[in-house]
Order: sequence, then structure tokens, then C-alpha cells
Amino acid sequence: MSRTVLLLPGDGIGPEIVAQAERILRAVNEKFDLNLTFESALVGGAALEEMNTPLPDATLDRATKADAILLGAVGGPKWDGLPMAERPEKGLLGLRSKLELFANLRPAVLYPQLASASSLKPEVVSGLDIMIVRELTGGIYFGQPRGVRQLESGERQGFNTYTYTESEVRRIGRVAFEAAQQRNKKLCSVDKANVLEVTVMWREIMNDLQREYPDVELSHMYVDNAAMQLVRAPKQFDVIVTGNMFGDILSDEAAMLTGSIGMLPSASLNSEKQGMYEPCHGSAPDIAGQGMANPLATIISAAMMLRYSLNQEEAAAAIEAAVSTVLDQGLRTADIMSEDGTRVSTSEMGDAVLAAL
Ligand SMILES: NC(=O)c1ccc[n+]([C@@H]2O[C@H](COP(=O)([O-])OP(=O)(O)OC[C@H]3O[C@@H](n4cnc5c(N)ncnc54)[C@H](O)[C@@H]3O)[C@@H](O)[C@H]2O)c1
Ligand SMILES: CC(C)[C@H](C(=O)O)[C@@H](O)C(=O)O
Ligand SMILES: [Mg+2]
Repeated sequence: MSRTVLLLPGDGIGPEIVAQAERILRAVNEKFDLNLTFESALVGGAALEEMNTPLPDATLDRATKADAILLGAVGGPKWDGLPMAERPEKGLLGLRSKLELFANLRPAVLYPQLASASSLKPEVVSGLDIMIVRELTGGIYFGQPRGVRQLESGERQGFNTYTYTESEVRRIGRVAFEAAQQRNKKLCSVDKANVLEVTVMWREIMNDLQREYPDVELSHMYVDNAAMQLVRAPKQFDVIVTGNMFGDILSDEAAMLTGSIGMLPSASLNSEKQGMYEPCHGSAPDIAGQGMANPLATIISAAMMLRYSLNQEEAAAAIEAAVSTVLDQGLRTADIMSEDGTRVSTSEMGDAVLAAL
């Protein structure tokens, strides 16, 4: 049975990094006889330019039908002045919401070869392996009402609303408890329950769920402390579960523990395990078009896609092993460059992973 992978390169470095991941996917498709077919479509700024909307119906339709989606990144300075509803980011948020991709898994794993690329001391980060489970379709990103209104005084007031329903918290909680069961059985729920009622409820529900997962040790941490603990002693964490915005921020922070945001992959899953896979980073306009971007986060995201949505563990493991091999060879894009590394471009990194497969 043929399965369809939809490629959504997007903007900035998106097309450069997705091109490398596509080469790797086509190679494992041959090697492991996976019977994958590839399609591509427009999203974000690229779609705005061609079709005047960041999420064309044709893209949404293909995404709904695809077995899995690989996305590069969206956004860029060219579109920053647009009203919120027309921005490239709305394309990405629309896909997440329409496909109900509520569970965002962001593993922060330090490849031992990159211990010196981290801005933290090697002993603080060596052996690091954290899974951030970020709720992706609710919270302040999607709460209503939102906007900018004019007060009677004539002053403008911007507002967003932070909401979670019980069922939204329960379903992401279950994903996190189950992830912890597969790992070291420690779950830290990150909230702001000392200030925000929505997260008081979040905490109650996590405590309630814990009764169903007695083998998992549950702890709670306020988000400000969690941000600090992530750089003080990151190895205390196994699985972190948190809401949409805190997860966005903490996962960028965790990325730096692994050497570079160019190393952090992600999977966004719905309840049918249909998934969209993307690096955690953005379109990196400062380096776009220069062949400098690190394609490894996207390539590792492709491996996650094979594992979680396409059930191809062997092919996923082969890609991860190839990534480890190129790092052993000392090959480094600029973001993970160290004194004894050999600097390579985006496509040279792709060549090397391909050769190591
Ligand atoms: N998932 C997404 O599509 C996504 C995620 C984050 C930001 N964005 C968008 O991207 C644009 C730029 O945002 P930003 O600058 O805040 O974040 P960014 O992640 O694009 O870049 C932050 C820094 O990290 C570097 N960087 C990012 N990815 C890299 C890679 N693969 N290799 C080497 N260096 C890399 C960039 O050069 C930059 O210095 C904005 O429009 C933002 O909305 C999109
Ligand atoms: C581009 C933006 C909408 C997105 C987010 O905030 O979720 C990005 O930062 C991410 O981490 O995927
Ligand atoms: Mg982000």
C-alpha cells in the first residue's frame, strides 16, 4: 500500500532544509522498499505570494489526506507588517488546528559529539535526553476573544485569552504520562498555578490523571523556575508537559542545551497518530539563501515521521545512525561548529547523511 508524504517547504531556510530531508527520505524509501509517494504544496509566505492566503484550501486538502507531513518553516520580515490573520504563521497554526495536532513532542537530546557546541558546560549537558510534550492547539494561542480594541479613554488595549478545557488538558496529560511510561517514568508538569486559574485547573487534572499511571512519578513546577532549572540542571528532567506558549518558549531554551536549535526536531500528532513533522526552529531569515542552515533538525524530524506515523522503525533508526556518523566524522554546519570540526554547507551535510545511510 502506497503512503503519501506531503512536503511543505515554506519560507526562508525552509526550502533548503526540506530539500535535504527529501533526499534522505527518497533514499530510505528505495533502500527499505517503503512505497512512499511524495507531494508538495505551498504554505506560509510562499502561499501568500502565489495564492494570497497562508493556507490555501488545496494545501489543507492534501494535508488532510496525507499519511504524514514534513514542514520546513514559515514566516519572515517581508510579511511581518501584515494583520495577524494574514500572516504566514497563520498557515502553520491553521494546519495544527484543522488537523487537531494537539500533541507536540519536542525531544531535546544531546548527541555526545556536540557536548562542546552547547553553551553550557559539557558535564551539565552530557547524556541529556528530555522530552517536552507541548499542548499545541489550545491555550493563549487560540483562546477567544482576542484582538486590539479602543477603550473609552481613546487608548488602545491589546488582549488575548488563555483558556483550556478539561478535555484538552486530559488528552495532552495522557500523552505525557504514556511518554513517561516508555522512558524513565518521571513527569514534570510546568504551569503558572500561583497566578493563572487556567493552570490551577491544569494542575488538578494532572494530579487526577496520575492515579491512572501509578508507575509515573509526577511533579509540578512553575514555569519561571522551570526556565531556570533547564539551564541549571537540565538532566533532572525526563518528560515535561506544558501548555502551548510555555512549551514554545521552553523548547527553544532546551534546544540550546543540545548545541543548536538546528538540532531540535518535533512531531505534532492527532489522536489518529496522523502527524506533521517539523524542526522546532523558524525560517531563519538572517541566514536564508546562504547554504548555511543546519538541515539535521529536519532530517531527524523525518526520522520521527517514519517512526510515529509510518511505523518504519528500521528506516527511522537508519537515519538517526547516519546523523550520528556524520557528527562522528566531524562535519559541522556553522551553528554547531567547534574548533576541531570541518565546516560544511546545508547541502554538503545532506550529502554526508546520504552517504552514511
Ligand atoms: N515552525 C515555524 O515555522 C517557525 C518557528 C519559529 C519561528 N518561525 C518564524 O520564523 C521567523 C524568524 O523567527 P526567529 O528569528 O525568531 O527564529 P528562528 O528560529 O528562525 O531563528 C533564530 C536564530 O536561530 C538560527 N537558526 C534557526 N534555525 C537554524 C538552522 N537550521 N541552522 C542554523 N541556524 C538556525 C537563526 O539563524 C537565528 O539566528 C519568524 O517569522 C517566525 O515567526 C517559524
Ligand atoms: C511560528 C510560530 C507560530 C510557532 C509557534 O509559536 O508555535 C513556532 O515558534 C514554533 O515553535 O513552532
Ligand atoms: Mg517556537
